[in-house]
Amino acid sequence: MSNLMSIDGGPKARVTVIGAGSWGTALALVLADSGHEVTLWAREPEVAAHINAHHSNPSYLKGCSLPEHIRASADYAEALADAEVVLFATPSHVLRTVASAVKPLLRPEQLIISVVKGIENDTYYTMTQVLREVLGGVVSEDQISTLYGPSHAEEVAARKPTVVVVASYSARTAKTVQKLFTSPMFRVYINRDILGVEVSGSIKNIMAIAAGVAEGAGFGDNAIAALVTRGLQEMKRLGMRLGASQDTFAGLAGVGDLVVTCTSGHSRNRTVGKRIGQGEKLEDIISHMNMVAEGVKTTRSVYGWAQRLGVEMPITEAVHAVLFEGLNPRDGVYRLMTREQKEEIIY
Ligand SMILES: NC(=O)c1ccc[n+]([C@@H]2O[C@H](COP(=O)([O-])OP(=O)(O)OC[C@H]3O[C@@H](n4cnc5c(N)ncnc54)[C@H](O)[C@@H]3O)[C@@H](O)[C@H]2O)c1
Ligand SMILES: O=P(O)(O)OC[C@H](O)CO
Repeated sequence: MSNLMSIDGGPKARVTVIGAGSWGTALALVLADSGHEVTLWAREPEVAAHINAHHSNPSYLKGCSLPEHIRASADYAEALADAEVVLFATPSHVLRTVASAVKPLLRPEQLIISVVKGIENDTYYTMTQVLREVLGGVVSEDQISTLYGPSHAEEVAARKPTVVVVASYSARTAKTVQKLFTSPMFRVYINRDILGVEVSGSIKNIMAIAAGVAEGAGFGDNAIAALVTRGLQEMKRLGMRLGASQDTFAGLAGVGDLVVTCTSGHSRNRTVGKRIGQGEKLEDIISHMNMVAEGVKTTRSVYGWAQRLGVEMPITEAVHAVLFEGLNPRDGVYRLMTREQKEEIIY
């Protein structure tokens, strides 16, 4: 277990954020505002150089000034040299590769935090499960936690009130991470159900694509409300089949993140869906985006996972058909509307 005296006994910790995208940068700002020493690892050397010279990251977080004591580096060894806490903020499909690359530089006493939302293709692992597997032998699972919830980077960076959850394999680690992040504009609850937090906070991106498609296709608020509500049932059905707690789906990583992602203009997943609903092709949208819309890859994972487990996930199936099987978005909605008649709650 960590002996993070700088967190437990004093105001400052040394945190390295791996990934200087919009979320990694916004969280670096939250931590730096609280006086922690933050180093941002950026994949692109020019992004690191810009952060050091201009204290901003316009490639990923436009219009935001960063505290001057945030340092950036494109070199893993330099970025991780003194870290007590290592926070992964990469896209989900590269987390395994990035974690493998930094593993030789990690130490057993470091705390590891994932803020990555997604389910790995083929393994159907959550992101802390990926970290547990890759970092095993160096870092114990008790050192690993995840921070999820309704939290668009743009609002966090503007220091607008945001409330999230931390979940960990260890109650003590969760408490330490809660303390690390808590500030007047960033409130952190603890949730003991790490699987439920990661499953719900990842599947909501599929529902956000669906909500975007509905909007882009010209449907109204009734359709969005229906997708949010039935999407929540779907998230719950898969999550509870896997052993997650029902209450988690009513919490911040569940309905909280589902609502914000399905309705916010900041959401990349909703935006991808909206453009598809307006007739654009997925490949054209993705090839011109420098930011990640996790729901696209997570749709593949969750579709396969649900099939394997025999869990009914009609919205996920419809999104999969629209994204990858060439189904017209309007036909996708028609398919959902004309399913066999059902009871709302299956007991
Ligand atoms: N942006 C948000 O508001 C937000 C909020 C909560 C959670 N998240 C989650 O955080 C994670 C990161 O999202 P983001 O918004 O910061 O992404 P982003 O699209 O803004 O940035 C992606 C980052 O990953 C890096 N990257 C891309 N390919 C890489 C590779 N092969 N190896 C290493 N790094 C690579 C990019 O250089 C960039 O720094 C995602 O899982 C996302 O769902 C994002
Ligand atoms: O912009 P999105 O769609 O990736 O959503 C970002 C966050 O997950 C919202 O909580």
